[in-house]
Amino acid sequence: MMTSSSTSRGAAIRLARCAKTFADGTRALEPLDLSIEAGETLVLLGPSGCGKTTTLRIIAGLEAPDAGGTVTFDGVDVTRLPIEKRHVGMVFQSYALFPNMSVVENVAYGLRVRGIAKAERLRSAAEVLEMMRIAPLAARRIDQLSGGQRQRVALARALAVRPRAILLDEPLTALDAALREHLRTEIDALLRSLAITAIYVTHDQAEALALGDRIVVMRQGAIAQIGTPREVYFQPADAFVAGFVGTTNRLDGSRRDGRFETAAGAIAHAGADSAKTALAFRPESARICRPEEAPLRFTVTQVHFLGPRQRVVLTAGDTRIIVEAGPQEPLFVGDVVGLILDPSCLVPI
Ligand SMILES: Nc1ncnc2c1ncn2[C@@H]1O[C@H](COP(=O)(O)OP(=O)(O)OP(=O)(O)O)[C@@H](O)[C@H]1O
Repeated sequence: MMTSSSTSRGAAIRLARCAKTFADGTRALEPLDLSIEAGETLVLLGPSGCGKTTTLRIIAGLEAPDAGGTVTFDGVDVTRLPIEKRHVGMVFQSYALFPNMSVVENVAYGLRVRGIAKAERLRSAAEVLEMMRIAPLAARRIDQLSGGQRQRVALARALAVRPRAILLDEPLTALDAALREHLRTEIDALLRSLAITAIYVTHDQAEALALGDRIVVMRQGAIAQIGTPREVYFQPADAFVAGFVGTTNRLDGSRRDGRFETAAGAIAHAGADSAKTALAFRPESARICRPEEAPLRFTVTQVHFLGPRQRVVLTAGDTRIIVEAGPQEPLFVGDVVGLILDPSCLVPI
């Protein structure tokens, strides 16, 4: 959900020509332009070292961009403002909570340093604890909490100061898979109900697809693609994005007489860029059928039963692809099957 700045208390954030070269000469970011709408959840996704955290730290005011780069909040230049003047909340993978303080003291801390009176701080902190559903833990010490509870406290602390944006750097990475998925759903609901501008760093593509209004896929300090989760998933800009987001199959071939010839057979593929010699597609864009029903033929080499569906590995010559099938479909290693591809989901790469 995106809301306009007039209805959201979140800031619209804009980075213009923000590059970053560290003192040791490491070039972490190429000059980068990025606009984040008020109330939007923008996810920065990419492999380790691609510049996600550096981008987040520039937005937070923990890092200055190289000369010439600017950061604006609602059109106001904040490039030279330190973090405490930007009114942003931050949540990290390591909780960075004060272990010797209680939950409520941790959450009220940011209000205390802002000089808010005690009664008011405690009232605001209680409200945020209620929202995060951890009010019963208010008096506990941090070392008496589970990982998931600590991360809720960290979120509550970041939100208590009513920030103009919340910046989250891999907040769920330290948690186990089930808890990660649960908290991801909660964070999604929370960010949407608050309509706060949120920038969320992750290298987990499932998290990015689930949380982002838009996803920025980064590679080596530059933006590889910006788009909605559906755009990035179904129309990846290049082979890097296709490979990084979701499972992608690659079908190599050559073009002759308007047809695309592969090791598995030839298909018609109109409108494709003739210079490209491979097609990418997602497992769910293909359907297994009887061999006589489709021009592409493969041999089943592995079948994984996953409960609601089967993951099936198919080969033809050197081509190896992964597709999905219903749980009841009788598929056995060694079977020869046909494959029907949804033409609208084929991406030339
Ligand atoms: N203070 C620093 N001095 C020198 N190089 C740095 C510094 N901080 C980060 N870098 C380098 O800048 C590049 C980008 O780092 P950054 O932390 O932004 O990547 P990232 O995408 O967040 O990675 P990860 O997912 O591993 O956290 C990396 O090559 C990193 O080693």
